[in-house]
Amino acid sequence: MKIQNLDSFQGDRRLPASRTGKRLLDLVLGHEQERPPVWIMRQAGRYLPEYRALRQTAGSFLDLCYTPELAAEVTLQPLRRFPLDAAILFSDILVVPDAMGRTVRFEQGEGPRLEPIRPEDVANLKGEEGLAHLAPVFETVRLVRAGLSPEKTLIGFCGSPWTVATYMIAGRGTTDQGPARLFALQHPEAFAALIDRLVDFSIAYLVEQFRAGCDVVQLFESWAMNLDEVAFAERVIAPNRRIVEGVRAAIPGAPIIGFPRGAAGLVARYVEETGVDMVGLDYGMPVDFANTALPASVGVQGNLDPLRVVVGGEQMRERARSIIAGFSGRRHIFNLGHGIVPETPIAHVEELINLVHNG
Ligand SMILES: Cc1c2[nH]c(c1CCC(=O)O)Cc1[nH]c(c(CCC(=O)O)c1C)Cc1[nH]c(c(CCC(=O)O)c1C)Cc1[nH]c(c(C)c1CCC(=O)O)C2
Repeated sequence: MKIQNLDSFQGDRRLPASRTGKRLLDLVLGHEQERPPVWIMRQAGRYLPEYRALRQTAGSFLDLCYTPELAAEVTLQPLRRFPLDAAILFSDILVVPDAMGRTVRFEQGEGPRLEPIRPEDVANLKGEEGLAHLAPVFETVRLVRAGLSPEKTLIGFCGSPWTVATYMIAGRGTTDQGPARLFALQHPEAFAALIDRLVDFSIAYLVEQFRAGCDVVQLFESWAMNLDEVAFAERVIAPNRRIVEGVRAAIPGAPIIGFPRGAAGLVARYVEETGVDMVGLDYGMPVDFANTALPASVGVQGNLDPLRVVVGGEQMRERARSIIAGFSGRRHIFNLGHGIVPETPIAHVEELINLVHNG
């Protein structure tokens, strides 16, 4: 299969690949830009009336994810409204456990519900043969690529193994990831096997996303907090590093953004030991701390509090400007520090993106 868009990527990270003309991708590859590229975490979704309208007609949330024409349309919706530099594939991190044979449902207004995995279930998870279930996702990538202007970057993604495991083990989102933290300590062998399965599946999944036409992928480690440093090294750093290495073994120099939400004082170790090209920062990460902890060569993405965009006005503009000024000495993709929320007024998003473009 032909690998699209990757002709100019180089395995040697010390030499930036030649420019591609895509502002966000070029920044990830090491080429400075005159303004930060911008996208909005969870930019396709319920704050957009056109998403809510389409969602009504599409059946379940997973049906929407697995219907390429509709998923491609939803991916492109935010780019029709706003001058964003990137589209992010419309899908979900929980399509992976679905493809591995677990039961996954999304209850309206309640979030995801899975059948909690038991230690004895791990051996029955589907491996790469489960990837066929995600063929509609790769078709979505091809459709989006075809409908996207050449200067826009297409971002693919997966959930990082620990984060996906927290949902598989608890069967839902949790505030402190208690069930998964207990499982890891009480059933270390089954837990290690679960992480291994997720690492292998995620590598194959991301490689296929690149082959279908994604330019960059993001690893969502949304639950990197609440771990001691030993658990963080084992459950966050090691699996993310294996994914980075595994994807780059298939696609030399593949551009990867890591988002270890809540990594706090461990963020520099995360970047150094995983080998990601850029790191997403949550809104709790102080700009000055990041600048001190991370070498100037490390690019960052973030990190406005999404609720500042709900309220808008001067407090939003002031904070956005200070983030942009604070990260002006390094590569910076402007983004929120977590996902945009459904209550966000469209006009505030417009104003925010305009500010990133024009100061
Ligand atoms: C933890 C996580 C999930 N999914 C995701 C994460 C990591 C990012 C983060 O930390 O927020 C990632 C995700 N989920 C979705 C995308 C699509 C692309 C985009 O960012 O626009 C992406 C990148 C669509 C979605 N995923 C979901 C929706 C809403 C479903 C609906 O329309 O009914 C969307 C648009 C559902 C979902 N999916 C998940 C939860 C907890 C929920 C329910 C809460 C919520 O609604 O935000 C799991």
